[in-house]
Amino acid sequence: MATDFSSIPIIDIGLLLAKADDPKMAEDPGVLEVVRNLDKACTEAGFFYVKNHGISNTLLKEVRDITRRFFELPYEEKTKIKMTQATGFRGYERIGENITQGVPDMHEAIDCYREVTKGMYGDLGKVMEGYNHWPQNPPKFKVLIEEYISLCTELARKIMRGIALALGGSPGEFEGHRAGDPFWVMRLIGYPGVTNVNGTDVLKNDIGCGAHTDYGLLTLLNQDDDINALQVRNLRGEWISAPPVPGSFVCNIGDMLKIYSNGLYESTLHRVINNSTKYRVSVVFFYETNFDTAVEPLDTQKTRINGNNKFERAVYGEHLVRKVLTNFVEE
Ligand SMILES: N=C(N)NCCCC[C@H](N)C(=O)O
Ligand SMILES: O=C(O)CCC(=O)C(=O)O
Ligand SMILES: [Fe+2]
Repeated sequence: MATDFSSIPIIDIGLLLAKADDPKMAEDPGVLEVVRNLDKACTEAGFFYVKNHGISNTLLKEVRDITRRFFELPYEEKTKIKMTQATGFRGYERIGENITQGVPDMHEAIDCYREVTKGMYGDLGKVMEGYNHWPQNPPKFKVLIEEYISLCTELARKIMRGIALALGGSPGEFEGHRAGDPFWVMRLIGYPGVTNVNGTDVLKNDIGCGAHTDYGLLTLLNQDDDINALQVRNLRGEWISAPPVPGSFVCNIGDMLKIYSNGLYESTLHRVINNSTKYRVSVVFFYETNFDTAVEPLDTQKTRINGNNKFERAVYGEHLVRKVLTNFVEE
């Protein structure tokens, strides 16, 4: 359960990554130290930074820069890869097209999802059928982002092995039928800055992204180095800043991990407000379960509260489809 945390911890995960595929990882003191830190952060805040994660700061920056260069293009160029129902909700969405709690968000984005081929998940998957649409401009966009997606997938898988231990399970708890074929989501997002009209700041971009929780297991957020815009809500209802920590990822728990942990870990509410005059970019990778897996509390977490399930089971794909179908304004 989230607490009255007032800041978000930074966790060095180097020792976990070094042994993450070692069959004896659960006996390694370095791994166990990281696991304790993960457990504490997930229990107290549902949010943490990771450092020593093995993805270079140069690549993190390259990914943000190419995203920024795309958003700088004229609107007509950007809508060449327009997101529609027919593209399985993949592609470019303009500022104000995404809505959160009924209010248009002041961001533009390219949304990408693991490819879903025709009939792959039957009727459940129909809405998400499609492949990703990459811009021709800037050049090398697809190659760079696909490389990044594969590194993020591997990193998230390893952090989840640590979290599996934190929940009293075996390291592979989130592999196989649970998340062995992780449905990933990637959002490349741009938040316009405050514009200055006749010496007065105009808060055009009041809410960059309204308060929400993420949908799956674990989110890896790569945000601009110089703008403080992400806020996380604690139990007391205060909004706590998650300022940039250069070279790190901000990680947070999604709705499916809340269920697996039987509520021990919270999928914490967060929002984005860009009060700076600069345009802000964030690139967000969501590591999720298998699309069609039924999610329910792990046995180790059921016994924690006398064998009872605190939460209903959910099918991740149904949860995602429900969100996607209500996330966008009607054209
Ligand atoms: N795939 C994820 N998690 N996307 C997060 C987007 C949050 C905003 C969305 N309109 C909402 O209300 O959920
Ligand atoms: O841009 C950010 O800092 C956060 C974005 C976010 O929360 C999301 O896309 O789910
Ligand atoms: Fe989010």
